[in-house]
Amino acid sequence: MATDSWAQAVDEQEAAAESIGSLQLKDKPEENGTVANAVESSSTSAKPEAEGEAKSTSSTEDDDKEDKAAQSLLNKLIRSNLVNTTNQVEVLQKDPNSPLYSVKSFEELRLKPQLLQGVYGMGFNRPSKIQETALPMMLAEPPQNLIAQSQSGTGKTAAFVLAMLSHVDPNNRYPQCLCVSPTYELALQTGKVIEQMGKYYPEVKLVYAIRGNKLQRGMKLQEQIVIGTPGTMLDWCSKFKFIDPKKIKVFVLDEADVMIATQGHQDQSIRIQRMLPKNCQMLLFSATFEESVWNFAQRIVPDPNIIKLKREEETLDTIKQYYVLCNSKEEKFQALCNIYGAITIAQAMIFCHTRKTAGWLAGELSREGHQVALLSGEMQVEQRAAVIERFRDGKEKVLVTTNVCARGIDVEQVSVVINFDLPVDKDGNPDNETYLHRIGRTGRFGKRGLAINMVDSKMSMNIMNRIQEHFNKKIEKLDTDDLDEIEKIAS
Ligand SMILES: Nc1ncnc2c1ncn2[C@@H]1O[C@H](COP(=O)(O)OP(=O)(O)OP(=O)(O)O)[C@@H](O)[C@H]1O
Repeated sequence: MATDSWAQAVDEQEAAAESIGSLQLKDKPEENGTVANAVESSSTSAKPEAEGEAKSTSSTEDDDKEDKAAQSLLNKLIRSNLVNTTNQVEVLQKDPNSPLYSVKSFEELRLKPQLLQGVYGMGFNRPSKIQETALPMMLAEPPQNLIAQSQSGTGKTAAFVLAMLSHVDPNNRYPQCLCVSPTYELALQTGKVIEQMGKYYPEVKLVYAIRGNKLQRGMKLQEQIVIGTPGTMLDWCSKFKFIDPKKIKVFVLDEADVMIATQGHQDQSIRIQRMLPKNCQMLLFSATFEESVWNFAQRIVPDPNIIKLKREEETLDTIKQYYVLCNSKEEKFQALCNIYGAITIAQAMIFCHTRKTAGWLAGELSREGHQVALLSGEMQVEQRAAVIERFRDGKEKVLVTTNVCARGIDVEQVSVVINFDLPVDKDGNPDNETYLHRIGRTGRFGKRGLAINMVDSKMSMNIMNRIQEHFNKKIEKLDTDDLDEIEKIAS
């Protein structure tokens, strides 16, 4: 990026924060003649205030505020394929004596031919780890309830979409499956999967229960699948009666951990669930499983089967860690330049504590002639996804970022990670988990890596020492004025 355009780019990104709360229906999946999307055309220019919308404009101060819905959407937008894990699934059956089925191929599931075609059309050759067990359970007769937890990207969405499409009767022109998602954008992403997988099953129709999609009073929906956010879904079931909840066969609650982070969503979801018939299949999915999610899950899903897939552990074993002593941010920048002068760095990620520092550093690096990408929390999710994709494609060689953006993002080819500021939590204590996540690698990309920590005060030295103690892995001192010494770290 040219130096001149930097200030402009940063300004644009800051300005983007202003509009972050407003949504546009431009992302609405186009009607493709297969699975219809029944968002009214009159709503295309509307900016619905989707409940649980990802970002609040007032959060700009708190740069690193975790925003689960935005993070989850970002992950979906940038994901190019399935996350493979070597861990085994843990299964807890409602009836421990009943046989546990697991499939190694989609054929074994005896899917409708149109759906099998849809699955293969998406490029899936065989079920993912979680799908191997979850699919037979979800497709069993009589229907089984399921609570499933596995990290993002392991194939949960594809699994429940296949279950919904398998269970609907296209001859019945009324809603039979409800799927609730925490935000409008996440609902649209799931809708896209339904469209893709249902490509050869055009009789099945889909409608979005999202604010801004205003239907005529008194109308009854004819689409078999309704996907939306909890508030609108509840209104459509109770207040407006567009949906007859008694006819629902499958109820899916997606991203339960994100859902409970939003005020009101839990209650709304429970109220929807109470309107459904006893024999309705209840399915709940979550990427994480803390106590609060579990409590919620149990209220939504009676007599559940439970499937859990542990996250792949990250490790520092293959990482060489160094620290550099400096006195100011200018010195840190100089140290960085020295490192760049001494070793060839294909691609690096640099983490800063605030977006102000990130913006400043990106500008300085750019002035030095580096191709820099800047990622910071106030950017819209779509903008962030675009930046990450460009970086992944190697269009920029340095990615400067604040914490919030980098969580859950794997950029496999990055060999050097620089902590321009060490990660701390809001109380100023070392944030070990973030440190591990920034520089650690999972077994999947066991490549060797290099991590350099910039230390500029007694406090940051203390943080570094505590991180070192926590992981019980030595962080070596690096003198960045000594070119020979820097060269050695690359060997
Ligand atoms: N059996 C499969 N074979 C190959 N690719 C798959 C398979 N199942 C899913 N995928 C792909 O893997 C990616 C992740 O799948 P999916 O979105 O279903 O995961 P998820 O666990 O729901 O994650 P998230 O909650 O982040 O969406 C998607 O790109 C999807 O198309």
